[in-house]
Amino acid sequence: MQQTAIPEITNPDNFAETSTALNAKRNWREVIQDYTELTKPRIIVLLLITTAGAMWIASEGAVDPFLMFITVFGGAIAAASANTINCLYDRDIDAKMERTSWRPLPSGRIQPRDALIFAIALAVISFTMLTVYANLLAACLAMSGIATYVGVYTIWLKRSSTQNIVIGGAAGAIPPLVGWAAVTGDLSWSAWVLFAIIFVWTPPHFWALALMIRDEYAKVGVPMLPVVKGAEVTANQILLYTLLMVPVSLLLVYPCNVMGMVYAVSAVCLGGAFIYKATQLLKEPSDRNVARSVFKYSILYLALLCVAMGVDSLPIAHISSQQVIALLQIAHNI
Ligand code: HEM
Ligand SMILES: CC(C)=CCC/C(C)=C/CC/C(C)=C/COP(=O)(O)OP(=O)(O)O
Repeated sequence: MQQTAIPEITNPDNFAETSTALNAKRNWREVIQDYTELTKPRIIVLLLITTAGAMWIASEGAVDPFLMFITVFGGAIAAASANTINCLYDRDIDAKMERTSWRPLPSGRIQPRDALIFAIALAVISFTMLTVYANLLAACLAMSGIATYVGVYTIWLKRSSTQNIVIGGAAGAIPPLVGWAAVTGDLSWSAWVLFAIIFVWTPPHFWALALMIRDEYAKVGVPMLPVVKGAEVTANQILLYTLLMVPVSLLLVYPCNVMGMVYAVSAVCLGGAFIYKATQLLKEPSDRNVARSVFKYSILYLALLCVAMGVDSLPIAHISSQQVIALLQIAHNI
């Protein structure tokens, strides 16, 4: 991305003048790029894969394409709103961390007031779209995602507790509930299992990243687990949550019985590789390269698990656990 040289900004609340002067020089493409960046688009992609995965399972592989489009798009807009408010609230610390200092708010390319209007507009559009074309439950769940991410994680826990991500992580687990509700109009046990998978996946995902950038978090006084308790405790916790994640992911096979053998084998293999990586990290908790590898794998894991859900939902690939048990009984009797 080509970046316009900007004057140094020391007070993140005094952006208006700088931002206006900058925007006068920026063309509309750069402005669109800045607003897109505010929404953390790369994270949204994986959130939407989990929404689509839930819709696929809820509809047993026969989802209405229009409903899929509306729900994924409405969910994306809700997540974009949540991420924008997070960027707005965190602009003071983002300005001080290398990784985040070039974001549109701390660098003064967007004014806080404009970001707030943008976030509110996104939330209103998302709620309206989901209510009109999906249902009220899906719309309310999307809004509860924004409220949890902003209220519980960003404002309440991020700067006050080492467990910020464990509790606040519930926000990131809401998108599959939105997808499920859009298809069925309610939330079954299977929907809550999808929620639980992402809930226990989030700490290993985020703490691996936090291990890589713990110095930055320490610099701005954010009490992430590796900053307060150290690398070894964090690596231990990552392994613990990863060990929990595998049986939780298998609840979709038994007792929920919505996934079959293709998914079961995939979940065991993908989870096994995750556990292996977490044990490698436990051997070298301070090695940032190992932490990076766990972080990257966490993203691949969740994406591939959703692909496995999609494949397993196809009638041609679905072999249920009951069918396997019946086959084993027949083989035993022969
Ligand atoms: C509240 C819980 C979560 C926290 C605190 C968290 C934190 C983070 C952070 C700090 C980054 C680095 C972002 C950057 O450098 O711009 C990141 C990256 C990422 N997160 Fe999470 N995350 C959470 C939940 C999730 C969830 C639920 C998903 C998807 C289901 C997700 C998907 C991703 C992806 C795909 C990336 C990589 C983005 C890239 O390519 O740079 N995260 N996460
Ligand atoms: C249904 C719905 C709308 C759900 C919302 C879910 C949502 C937006 C989750 C985002 C998770 C995330 C990117 C956390 C990073 O925050 P951070 O502040 O720790 O990251 P940073 O340090 O990069 O700013």
